[in-house]
Amino acid sequence: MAGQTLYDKVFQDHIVHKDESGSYLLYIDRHLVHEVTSPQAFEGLKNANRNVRRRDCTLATVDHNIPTESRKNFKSIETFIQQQDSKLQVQTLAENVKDFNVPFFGMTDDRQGIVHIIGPEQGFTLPGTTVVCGDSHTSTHGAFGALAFGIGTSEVEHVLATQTIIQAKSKNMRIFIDGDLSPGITSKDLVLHVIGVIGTAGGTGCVMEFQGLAIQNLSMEARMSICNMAIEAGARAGMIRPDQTTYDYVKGRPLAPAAGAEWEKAVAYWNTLYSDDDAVFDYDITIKASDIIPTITWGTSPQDALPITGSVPDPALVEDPIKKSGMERALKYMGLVPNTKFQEIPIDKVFIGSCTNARIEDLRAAAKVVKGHTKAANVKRCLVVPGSGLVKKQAEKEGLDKIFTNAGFEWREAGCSMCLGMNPDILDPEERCASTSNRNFEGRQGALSRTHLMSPAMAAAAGIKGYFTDIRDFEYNESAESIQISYEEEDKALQDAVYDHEKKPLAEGETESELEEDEVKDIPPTDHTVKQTSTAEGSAPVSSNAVNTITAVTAPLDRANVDTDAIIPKQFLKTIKRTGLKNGLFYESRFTKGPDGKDVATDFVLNVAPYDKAEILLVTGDNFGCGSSREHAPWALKDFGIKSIIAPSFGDIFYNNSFKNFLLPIRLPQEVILEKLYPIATKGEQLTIDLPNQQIRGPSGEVLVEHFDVEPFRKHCLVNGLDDIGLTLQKEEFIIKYETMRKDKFSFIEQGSRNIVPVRGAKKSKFGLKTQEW
Ligand SMILES: CC(C)[C@H](C(=O)O)[C@@H](O)C(=O)O
Ligand code: SF4
Repeated sequence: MAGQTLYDKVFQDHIVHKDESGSYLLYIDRHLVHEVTSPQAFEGLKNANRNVRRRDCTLATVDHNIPTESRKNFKSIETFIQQQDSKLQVQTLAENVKDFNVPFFGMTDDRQGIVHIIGPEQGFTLPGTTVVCGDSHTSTHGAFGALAFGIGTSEVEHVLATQTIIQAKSKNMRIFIDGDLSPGITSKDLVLHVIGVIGTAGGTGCVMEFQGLAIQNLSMEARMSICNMAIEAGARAGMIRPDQTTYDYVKGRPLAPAAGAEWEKAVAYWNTLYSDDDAVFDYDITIKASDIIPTITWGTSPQDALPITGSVPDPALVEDPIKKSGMERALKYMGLVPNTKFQEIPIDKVFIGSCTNARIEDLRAAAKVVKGHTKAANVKRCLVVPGSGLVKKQAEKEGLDKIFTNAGFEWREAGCSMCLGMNPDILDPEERCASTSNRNFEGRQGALSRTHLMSPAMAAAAGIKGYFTDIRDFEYNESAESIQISYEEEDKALQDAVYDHEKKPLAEGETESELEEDEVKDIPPTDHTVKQTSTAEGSAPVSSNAVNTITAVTAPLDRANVDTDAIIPKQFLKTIKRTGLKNGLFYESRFTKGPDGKDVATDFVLNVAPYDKAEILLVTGDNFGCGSSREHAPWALKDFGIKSIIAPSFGDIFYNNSFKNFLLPIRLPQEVILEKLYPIATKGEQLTIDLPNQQIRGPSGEVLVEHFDVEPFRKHCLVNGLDDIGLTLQKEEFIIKYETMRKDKFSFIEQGSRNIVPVRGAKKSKFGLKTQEW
């Protein structure tokens, strides 16, 4: 038997049950929760009278919606957050964690921060664990050798209720970086380069393992930036084998295994987590480290990445018509002229932040560049947004905040901020931003905003120079004092932080292990039949949603890499319901602003008869639904009336989310789409999708597609309109069996978020902020 990959091993160790159909039930060790993708999940639990199965495996925080201005005068969410819909989402999470007693870092807790920063920071993220979150950048945690991936809201509900997830096995892909990085080249350059080479659909259907000397030599924080962006390469997850660097980072974190026997046991297990020499990878890609130089993006997809020494590409040199028109569209949007040298392009704003690059090392790298300089006159604003309250504290201890503010940069509070601008931090239309975030999609940082992705040092240099700059040519201000870097202090701060928060007192006579037992008892007893709830907002899917045969007008969409930000832009994510998203569907394409500021419909295909009544969407380009995990994308499509989407390929999370919402995604080769289906769609005629027979027929009943693939379990759920939480709870005996084994074999991860307990009554923390009030 061939050896196993790192992914195979971690996957294997989490199997609770395998169905005859080949789908797996995997145990989830760590569940991170944020305010955008959880309201409907908690509502679903409430409607179905279900509980959170493992509060100790769950950790919640607020990050996307919160303003990043100083919280010195913070009194309440009510008065602090001005945007009503943002406020509602943040308040809803605060209420839900209270109702379900879930560990939570709220706005007055100095441990609050971007969900992918706080997990590792607290030692909640551990090697060999399964980590999920209703957020695509959960891939970040794979840097620890965890199997970490983004999920949609229905799956958030599933994990909360069952602590498991239904999964098919992904393929294995290796990205081997040959050699070491040249001086001054960062992990951000590396990952942008990789995405530039393999494309945003390159990793679709795969778990991607990064290997090679360059990876081994990187710090944990740099590794996190790489795995963070594995999702931008389309991968289900990114992974790096754990090693001494990993252990050194994890050891002593508040939620890491305790020093001594448990730590030793953990390390002994973690040392087994690597790809065997004879492991078989389905795809194997080698990239020469010496080819990687400072890299930036020029277009509206992370794959539009090129060396800073280059120029804006010229569509005239591209032959493939779909690629050519995509490039023309991107350049028009970005306001760029082909062949302009990158280093001659001026910028308007700088954003240093996001779950890719807002850790302490990122801020140190940016501060090193900024030190002793002043923001260029043509640059309007430079925002520096630490990834967490603790990163902020640490940076302040090192004086980094002063370096930034002395240079005219703004020093903010922790959050996602301008990475996607769900809070007030956005670009104005047509402003150009040097950004350390991970997505440069149209409208991502504000309507008509223009985002260029790059490393923290490069973004900082652009802020100083006013133009994109090759960091290798940048003149550091050597005369300025060197930056104080104190790793020991950082570790100390992180360790102390947890003790600032009171432990929940045990009831009289209650012991820790009794608490655990209670959690098992919390599971609803035996009524595991599929709940026939109404289709009311927020309720679990019901059998009236069953999909069989769809005969309908089919709207053709000639685009590739349609990201979920384009399907449903961020302003529509602030809802706490699953319904009412119809008008947000393809909003930026379907509407433009009239002179009175009102929406005016464009000639986008779904606005034009007969396609305004289409129930099938036929996409000619690759990679539909890539990017974010927002389940709002299938919700909006369903709300519009779309029941099935046919495309050459789909983003993994979107594909999954669609099934959960009884929206049927069908993968077909591009030539079949173009030759057989497209001519019918463009005539406005009807196609018939026959799910039971897995066939597609034309208007006169002629068979156009003899067979399309759909996994048996998914088909079963669709045809019967089944709620898979109910189905999973029928397997509870297997979950309990797994948990019993886990307690023993993996005792070192049992602590979970147990040390983080809700604080009743506010108390001053040593950082001068109040801890969360309940
Ligand atoms: C809001 C959330 C669903 C989304 C994601 O999944 O990535 C966000 O974090 C993003 O970066 O677009
Ligand atoms: S990508 Fe941006 S918006 Fe998404 S979690 Fe990371 S920082 Fe937040």
